[in-house]
Amino acid sequence: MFKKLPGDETRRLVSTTPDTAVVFRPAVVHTPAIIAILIYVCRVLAGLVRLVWKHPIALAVVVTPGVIWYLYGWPWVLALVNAVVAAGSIWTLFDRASFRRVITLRLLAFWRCFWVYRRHWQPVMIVSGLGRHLHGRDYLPRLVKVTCDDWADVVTVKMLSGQAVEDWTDRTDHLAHGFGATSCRVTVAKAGRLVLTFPRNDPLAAPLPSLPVPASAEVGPVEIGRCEDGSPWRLNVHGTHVLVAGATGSGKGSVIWSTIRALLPAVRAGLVELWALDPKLMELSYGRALFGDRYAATPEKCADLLKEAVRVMQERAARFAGVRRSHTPTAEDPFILIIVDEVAFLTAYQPDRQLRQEITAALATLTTQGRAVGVGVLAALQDPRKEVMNIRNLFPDKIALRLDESEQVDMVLGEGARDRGAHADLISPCPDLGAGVGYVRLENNPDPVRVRAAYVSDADIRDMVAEYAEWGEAA
Ligand SMILES: Nc1ncnc2c1ncn2[C@@H]1O[C@H](COP(=O)(O)OP(=O)(O)OP(=O)(O)O)[C@@H](O)[C@H]1O
Repeated sequence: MFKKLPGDETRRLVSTTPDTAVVFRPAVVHTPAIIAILIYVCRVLAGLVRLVWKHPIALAVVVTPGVIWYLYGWPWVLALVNAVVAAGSIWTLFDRASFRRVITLRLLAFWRCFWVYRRHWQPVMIVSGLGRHLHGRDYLPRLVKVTCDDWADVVTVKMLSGQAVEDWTDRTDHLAHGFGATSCRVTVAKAGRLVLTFPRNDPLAAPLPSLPVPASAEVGPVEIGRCEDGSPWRLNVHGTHVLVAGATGSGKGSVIWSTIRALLPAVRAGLVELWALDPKLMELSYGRALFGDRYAATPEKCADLLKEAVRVMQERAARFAGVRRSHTPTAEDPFILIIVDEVAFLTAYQPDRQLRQEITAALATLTTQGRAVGVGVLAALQDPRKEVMNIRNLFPDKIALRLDESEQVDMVLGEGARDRGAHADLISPCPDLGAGVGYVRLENNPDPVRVRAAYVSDADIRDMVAEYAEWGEAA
């Protein structure tokens, strides 16, 4: 009777006498050789059709020389190869970028699809738990296509039916290391399809020197560093509020100073005012001449400056009511950027309870009502816990630099940010490798973007003061 049971049925066997061994021999059905051969031939034919359908150009590149050789002899093949190389060289000479886009990156994608992804697909999927090996068959997510851009491989995947996006975001480490990349980012392309991004090289690996001060007055998004795809990192401070969180030495200063640097021409043009709150008396004091009398270091003066900002904000709100709904910086109503270094000194560590409450209330008022009337807050802090900064959710844009714990990433960037690839807790503590590196999640984009702020050195700040401060170095 046991001989007739198929594989899984053995699990249901119960032996009432434990010392009695149950001997099980699965039924073996012999497939006739002709059927096995037919199945293999069908598979090979289907594979060939798929190959022609999916890679016609690559196939043509391989097959055409063979056919020419066969029909006309090898000198013609040599002539063809020479002609192709000459055409490619001329193309590169005249338009390197389009040659790279149309030829180099496509060949690279073809090669990496074959050599990296297809070759390792089955073991990586099975070991990471994203695929299953059941009853002798592999059930794997489908590798749909691989494309390459200048810095990363972009792999489109069809998930197995019943899989959730979290199944993939939980395994980004397995995927990254399985395919020889340092990280993996998961985004949803459409229902059932994901796009995995594997960086090939890291444009943020080396520190970036300070960027040149813009030639013209800019109040819109200002360039303060570089994104991981090599494009400029533009931070918007007008019309929003920005919170920068990072452990000590993570490079918060470089975000603040790069922003100040990019706004200097607009400050000179009278379109922007920089107000600085520097309770640590360290970061901003170095360039305090840039802030004129809008600089405060003691908690009392910080509270006064914030109250003054609230007053200006309310006065503008009363004037703008019913006339305009958004702010355009002008000499009469410049954009006011309130920069707060280590905001927790004022909202949590301040022993005077009354002062602490006044400051928190002023910051909450500014962050809830300020952006429409041209008052923005750029605040930095080390510890993002709610007890330390209970108004952190009032900042629409957040930047997470190196953080001490993985839980802090979602505290700063919002639920699910770490799962989506914002590994701010894994950023190197070595300043050359990790200072100024972080992740941003902007109001209109749920996917975190890895960025690095340019480093504004003390000498740069001195130069900025000498050139842009109203009172120059004398202040
Ligand atoms: N963008 C950057 N690129 C390279 N190195 C940087 C960058 N920013 C900062 N550093 C280096 O890291 C050190 C610490 O930076 P910084 O003082 O800005 O950190 P922080 O986050 O403000 O720290 P703290 O909270 O203790 O003030 C700097 O002295 C500098 O050497």
